Amino acid sequence: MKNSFLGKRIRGGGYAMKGAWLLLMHEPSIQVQFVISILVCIAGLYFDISKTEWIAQFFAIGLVMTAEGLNTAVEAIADFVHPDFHAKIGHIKDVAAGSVFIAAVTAVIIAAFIYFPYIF
Ligand SMILES: Nc1ncnc2c1ncn2[C@@H]1O[C@H](COP(=O)(O)OP(=O)(O)OP(=O)(O)O)[C@@H](O)[C@H]1O
Repeated sequence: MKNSFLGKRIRGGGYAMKGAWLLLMHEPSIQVQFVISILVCIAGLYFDISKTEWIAQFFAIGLVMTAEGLNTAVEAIADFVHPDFHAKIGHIKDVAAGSVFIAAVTAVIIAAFIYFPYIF
């Protein structure tokens, strides 16, 4: 079982869950996004948003937290392979951070589409 196809998939899932837990426990940016996600979910309950709006909202939350998690991994790799200052490392980190920015702007646009009609 341990080295079977299923055993490896289950073990991989365990490592992935451990990674998500590590992000939540140790990454300030993920923690901030997690708190914002909870607040937005409270807003969703308060305004009683539709099923489609919940789907869009969870997609936006997942998108931002996924991008942030991958950005964290890229930063960790960059710091590991080249701890000193280097223009290339700066470029790599900037590009990775750029993906988080794109995800965050997308999430804000989705939130505006959902909540503007309820608020205004
Ligand atoms: N080794 C480096 N060489 C060149 N530029 C770097 C280097 N490390 C960081 N930078 C520059 O500083 C910016 C911030 O990098 P940093 O690793 O501090 O990320 P951060 O967004 O502050 O992440 P965190 O707060 O999670 O540590 C990078 O986007 C890059 O422009």
